[in-house]
Amino acid sequence: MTGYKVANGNGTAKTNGNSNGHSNGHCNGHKSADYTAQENPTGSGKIRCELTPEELRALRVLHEDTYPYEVIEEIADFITKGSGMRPKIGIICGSGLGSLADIIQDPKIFEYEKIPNFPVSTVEGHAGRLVVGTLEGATVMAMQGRFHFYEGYPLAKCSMPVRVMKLCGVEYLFATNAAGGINPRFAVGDIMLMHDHVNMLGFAGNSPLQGPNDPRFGPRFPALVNSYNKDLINKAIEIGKAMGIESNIHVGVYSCLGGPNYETIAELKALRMMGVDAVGMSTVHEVITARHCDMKVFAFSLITNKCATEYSDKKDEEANHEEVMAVAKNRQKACCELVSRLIREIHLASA
Ligand SMILES: O=P(O)(O)O[C@H]1O[C@H](CO)[C@@H](O)[C@H]1O
Ligand SMILES: Nc1nc2[nH]cnc2c(=O)[nH]1
Repeated sequence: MTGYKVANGNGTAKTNGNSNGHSNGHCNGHKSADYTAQENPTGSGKIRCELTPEELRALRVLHEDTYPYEVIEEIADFITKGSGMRPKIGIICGSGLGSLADIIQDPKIFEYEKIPNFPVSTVEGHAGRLVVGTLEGATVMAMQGRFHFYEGYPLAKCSMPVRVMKLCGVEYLFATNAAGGINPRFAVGDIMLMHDHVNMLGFAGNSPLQGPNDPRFGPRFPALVNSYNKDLINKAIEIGKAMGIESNIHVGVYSCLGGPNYETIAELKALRMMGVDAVGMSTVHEVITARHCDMKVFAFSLITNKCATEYSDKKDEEANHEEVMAVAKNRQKACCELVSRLIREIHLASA
């Protein structure tokens, strides 16, 4: 397998190794049998693992913005029973990239508002539906619409669907986003394969894993080195070459800020000094949640605008969501092809 080149500030490139994302070995997937059970409060000395409906209701009230395992399990059951499928690959469509879900064959569609306990999408370019079906022979589920911190949702709620995916049977998360390019070598319309991130919300003391840890999902203190699967990055680079778009493909570092405002010049300068190549308002908390429950992660940013890192009076250097959406629309064909081909490779390798 070939190593890949990582974008860095001075235009030189560093070649990386080839190992797989590691397994944290803590999450046992669907309905773990060895979850730390509770003492039965009746004092009978027996151990029980199931919550009663009353306890579940009480938990929901107590954690109205968090999701106990049993609630996630209910949502996952609703989707697997409703679709008759246990998808292996989960896709999160970025702003304007909803067409990634439109190419799914024999789709079963679940509007978010009809899924019990699911939030609703409030952002233009995020339709608000879950699409389950097949793509290149693989069973997949795609979120046509993600949840953002700036919509008012806590991070645990933003990334709750990743846990739903896990309990539906998903092993691979494909997270996509629209992002501003800070690396001066990036052009609008380029694709940056994420090989790492800088979690600005984490710097500010916010995490999707805050609060009590349920070991059925993963460990209290998950490691995040090797979060972005190197095999999948290398495969995507090869696919980019086969598609003839290698000069538009980069590997780099994404940073998530809270939004909804775009960044100031001083912030962009600071991010660049920190080694950030592209900036957005999503993905990182989804990746953290996915790695916590031991999913393999592939993520990319479509560069929808160039971020100014110098002061200028030019109005056209200001980011805006219309431009973000327009660029995403223009580049959706290439993004769909990249995703389809990569899914095909995963499917063929596991067949
Ligand atoms: O990250 P996605 O959802 O692709 O969207 C990006 O584009 C929107 C801003 O234009 C923000 O929501 C930002 O996060
Ligand atoms: N934060 C942020 N999010 C984006 N999403 C698309 N473009 C941008 C950008 O320039 N900044």
